Parts: sequence; C-alpha cells; structure tokens
Amino acid sequence: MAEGYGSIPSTPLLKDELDIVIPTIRNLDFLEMWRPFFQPYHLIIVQDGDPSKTIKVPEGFDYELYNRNDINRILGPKASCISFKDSACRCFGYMISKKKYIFTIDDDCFVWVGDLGEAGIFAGFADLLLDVGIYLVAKDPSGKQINALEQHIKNLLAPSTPFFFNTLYDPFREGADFVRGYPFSLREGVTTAVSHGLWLNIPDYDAPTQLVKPHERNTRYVDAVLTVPKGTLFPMCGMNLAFNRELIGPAMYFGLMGDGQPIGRYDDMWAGWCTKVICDHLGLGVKTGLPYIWHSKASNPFVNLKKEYNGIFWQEELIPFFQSAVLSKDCTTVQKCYIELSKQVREKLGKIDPYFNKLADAMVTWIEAWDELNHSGAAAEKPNGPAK
Ligand SMILES: O=c1ccn([C@@H]2O[C@H](COP(=O)(O)OP(=O)(O)O[C@H]3O[C@@H](CO)[C@H](O)[C@H]3O)[C@@H](O)[C@H]2O)c(=O)[nH]1
Ligand SMILES: [Mn+2]
Repeated sequence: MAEGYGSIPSTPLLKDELDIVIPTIRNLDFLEMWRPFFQPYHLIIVQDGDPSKTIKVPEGFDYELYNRNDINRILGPKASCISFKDSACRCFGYMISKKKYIFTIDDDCFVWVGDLGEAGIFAGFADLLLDVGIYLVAKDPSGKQINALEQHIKNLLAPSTPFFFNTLYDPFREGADFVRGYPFSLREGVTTAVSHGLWLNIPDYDAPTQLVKPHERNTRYVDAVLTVPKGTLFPMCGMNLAFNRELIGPAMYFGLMGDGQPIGRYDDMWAGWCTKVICDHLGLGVKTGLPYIWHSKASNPFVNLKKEYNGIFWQEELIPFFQSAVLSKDCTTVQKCYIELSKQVREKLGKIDPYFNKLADAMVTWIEAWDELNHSGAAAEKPNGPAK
C-alpha cells in the first residue's frame, strides 16, 4: 500500500473540465503513485499495438479506453491519420475528449519525490521503492509539497508574456512580478494555451545524445516557469504536457509516425512546431518549466536511432520552414491556420521526401476528423472501460 503523497487540493482544480490522456502498451500500475492526484479526473487511455491485448487499469479510476479497433470503428477511413505502434496515437485522446483542458503523461513517468542531493543514489532507490509500492511525499528541493497536475493548471490559468521577456521569470507567480522597465502596456499578458512540463532522472534526449551519455541523469530541478517568446520555436515533448483543448486542440496533431512511416519520435516535436507557429499567429502563450515528473525508463537508444535518423537531418530543413512560416490574416481559427500550414507543408516540404505529402494529407484528415467529432456533436461510441 502506498503511503504519503504531495499536497492534494480539497477540491481538485478543473475536476470536470480536464481529461488525462495516456498512450500505452503496458499495464497502468504507474497510476497507483498518481492516485491521489489523478483519481478525481477522467482518464482517456489510448491503447497502442495489439488491440486483443488486455491493459490492466487499477481499480477506482474513471476512464475510457480506446484500442485500434475502437479508433478504426469511430473514425472509419479517417483513422489513417492516427499513428499505430507509436506514442503519437495519444492525439486520438485529444480528439475524442469533450473537455476544455488536456493533460497527457507517459506511463513511465512518476510523481517526483525526495532530495536531489542523493539523486544519483536516489534514482535506483526510487525505482526500488516504486517496485515495492512505497512512495515518499512529493516535495521540491525547498521541501514544499508539489502536485504536478495542479502546477500545469496554474500555468494554463495564468497569462503568458510572449512579447517581452520578464527577467524574473513568471510575473504572475506568488512572490514575483514584472521587473523595472517592463512596459505596462504589455503587463496584461495573453491567454496561455500550452504548459510544457519537464522531467528528472531520464531526460528526453535524442538517440545520438543518449548513446554518448548513457548514464547521464537530469538532477537539476529549476524552480521556474518561462513563456517561450513569440517567434521562437521549442522542442515540445509529449511526456508531461498540458494544454487548453478549446484554444489549441486542433493544432495538437501528433504527426504520422510508427508503423509504415519513415520516422518516429518526432510526433510531439511536429505538434509543438505547428502549435507554436499558430499560437504566435493567434496571440496565445506557451509556457515551459515546472512541473517536473520523474521519468523512470530509458528507451533503447539503438531502436530510437532507427526511428529518429530521418528526423535528425530533415529537422535542419523543417526548423527554417516553421521559422519562416507566415499565416494569412484570414486564418482566424486554429483549423484554418492548420489547413493553411498543411498546404505550405505540401508545397515546401514535399520536395524533401514524399512522406511530407502524406503528412500534409494526414493533417487535413485530422482536421476533418476533429470537426466531425467535435462540431456535429456526434456522441462517440463508448468503447471498453466503465462509462463516464
Ligand atoms: O509503440 C509505442 C511505444 C510507446 N507507447 C507509449 O508511449 C509512451 C512513451 O513511451 P516510452 O516511455 O517507452 O518512450 P520514450 O522514449 O521514453 O518516450 C519519449 O519519446 C516520445 C515518443 O514520441 C515520448 O513522448 C517521450 O516521452 C508510453 O506511455 C508508452 O506506453 C505507445 O503508445 N506505443
Ligand atoms: Mn519514457
């Protein structure tokens, strides 16, 4: 039986306005550690791989589970835009959700606990503790109890400051403010669309970095939340991510990866680049920093290298593409922005590799499927797992 946990608000914030989306190929025992934080919320589990495999979900969670058969049944031919055998499948959860906010987390991510001082020893110790079901209280280095989901919600509910950098970081945080010289005309900030959390222990490194630094662990807890400035792209990781689905959901398409595709592990990156260009265009904010989660499993760097190798050289052309992407003033909705981007992908990236023509098509299919599920009010059939 697990003991001791982080601070759990008496009434969980956004309890009925937020879904937790988990892509998985494993049993979901990791939820035991998150139980005090996640139990009040509705989970959307996207089961990847063999749909005949049964995924065990711990008792007491309110969830719906979709496997590949469900995705094919609900989307029909449009299911072709949802990746198979890659964590990119998680974006189906964003589409099928009916809530205003989404938090997505990988199933090898845990509540961060303990003192950074012994992080090295701690890494093994924590895994041992997790294995025997003993969890320590989640605390930051100052000893303050932490709740990762609550931090994401605070990030999303407070404005962002993309137009002018505040050197004291998040000015809306308790105990901080705008510094001298910060224009008052900009102090209202803009609505926040994305909250990008980070990871202790196994960092989200690409395969080459993982190969040369197999034992490197992230032990640095930086107590800050930053707005990613307008005009600046960033590498969005899907491991510990929250966003306002009503504001930016249609842009959160985790691009075609995995089975049958020449690239993998760039799904979240693709979504992040498209999302940031659209947020900049629509005047929305993107934050990165707190909360941290404890990332416990390093995936195989050789397998990752095979998945990433095209992405590693394609991204040298993708980044200039997104940096110079301009959306017309007629692009007043996320869907219009996204369709406009898909046209530019076909026109400018199709010559790199035919994959980008396929991806441009999948971007359009994604928007069509999104609008079908979310505008017609079509009640999605309930798949496995207890009803809401
Ligand atoms: O084929 C698959 C593989 C995995 N999953 C689920 O996706 C997440 C992440 O899987 P895992 O932790 O094994 O992989 P990482 O290398 O640590 O993930 C990083 O790469 C990104 C992949 O795009 C990911 O966002 C990063 O965290 C787990 O929940 C697996 O169960 C899957 O659904 N299908
Ligand atoms: Mn992982």
